[in-house]
Amino acid sequence: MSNDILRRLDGVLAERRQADPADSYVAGLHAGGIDRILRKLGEECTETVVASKNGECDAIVSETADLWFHSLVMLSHHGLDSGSVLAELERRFGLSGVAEKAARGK
Ligand SMILES: N=c1c2ncn([C@@H]3O[C@H](COP(=O)(O)OP(=O)(O)OP(=O)(O)O)[C@@H](O)[C@H]3O)c2ncn1[C@@H]1O[C@H](COP(=O)(O)O)[C@@H](O)[C@H]1O
Repeated sequence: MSNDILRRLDGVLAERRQADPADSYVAGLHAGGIDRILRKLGEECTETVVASKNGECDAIVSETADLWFHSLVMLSHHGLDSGSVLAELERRFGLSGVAEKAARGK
């Protein structure tokens, strides 16, 4: 996924917070509050795990897209967007997970 589609989605998701739930799936999620958003996020996580366990490549891609999408909705609920997460990944880039863990004394 390119950063461009993430940025475009961020913009749409921010707009949809004020939209009518009758016209917008995202607005419907926000209308249900954080509990509804987190329930969907958990479902999509489980569905991604099942797809991976089954080794179904089309389903893995589709479910991972659902998982990423609902993660973006969750970020939007908190007034965040993909930019913060991408910046964190950028900050971590090249930093070995083993070295990072050792630096925390583990
Ligand atoms: N990328 C997505 C996207 N990915 C998945 N989904 C929806 O996420 C839901 C996934 O839930 P499930 O797979 O469990 O399917 P379901 O059984 O129909 O879901 P529920 O009835 O349980 O909610 C489906 O309703 C999908 O349509 C998405 N809905 C919207 N977007 C993007 O968000 C934008 C705004 O959407 P609206 O708010 O609907 O205008 C769209 O233009 C798209 O760019």
